[in-house]
Amino acid sequence: MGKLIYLIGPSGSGKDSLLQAARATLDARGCRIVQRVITRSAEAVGEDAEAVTPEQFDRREAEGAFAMSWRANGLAYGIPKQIDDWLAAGHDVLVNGSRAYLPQARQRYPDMLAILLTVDSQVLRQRLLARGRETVEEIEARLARNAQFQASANPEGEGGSARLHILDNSDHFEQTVENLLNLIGASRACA
Ligand SMILES: Nc1ncnc2c1ncn2[C@@H]1O[C@H](COP(=O)(O)OP(=O)(O)O)[C@@H](O)[C@H]1O
Ligand SMILES: O=P(O)(O)OC[C@H]1O[C@H](OP(=O)(O)OP(=O)(O)O)[C@H](O)[C@@H]1O
Repeated sequence: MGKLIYLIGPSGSGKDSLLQAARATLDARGCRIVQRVITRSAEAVGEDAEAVTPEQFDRREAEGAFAMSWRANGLAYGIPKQIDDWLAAGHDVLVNGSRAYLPQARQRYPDMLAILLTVDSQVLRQRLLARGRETVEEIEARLARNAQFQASANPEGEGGSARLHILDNSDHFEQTVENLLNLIGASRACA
């Protein structure tokens, strides 16, 4: 069995950029990155996800097409079932996950490597504004969601944080890419 690597962090922390930057190296190591299914308009800048309507999403979910799925930020996100075939074939699989869904993900994939990408909150605001994908109201809602996560207890309970690897992306992007690859290498995933 391969290992699931579950990358989480606030919207705008750089998850998608990191996955894109690390993709070729990871691919060469046999580690797969799955394309998400999202009810976001196909024209939206950024992540290369499959865009579907809410009705299409619900139908696929009901048909069991997703290994994991959640709703946040007014959107629905699905991780295709294909990842289970990849894991069974021995590939490690990196997914762009959700903090709120972490307990369910951990339950389904107990051996997974969970990585939390963090960014200084002022920097996060600037990056979301610069990305320009959401309205100012939507950006404020994402920042409020992040503040809530920071204020609340660790979702995995006492001692849970020991199993969550922190990766900071407040500064140089290339350094974060290197740190991510080192973290994954150290866990012997994608070796
Ligand atoms: N280390 C960094 N320095 C400067 N800009 C960054 C850095 N990391 C990511 N960005 C930029 O921040 C924005 C948000 O990144 P993105 O990958 O879309 O985040 P997420 O997928 O977590 O929502 C993008 O415009 C991206 O180019
Ligand atoms: O529970 P949370 O950790 O807040 O995560 C909720 C969702 O938001 C993030 O998506 P993304 O970064 O693509 O957000 P965006 O849709 O605002 O870009 C993350 O990948 C989850 O799909």
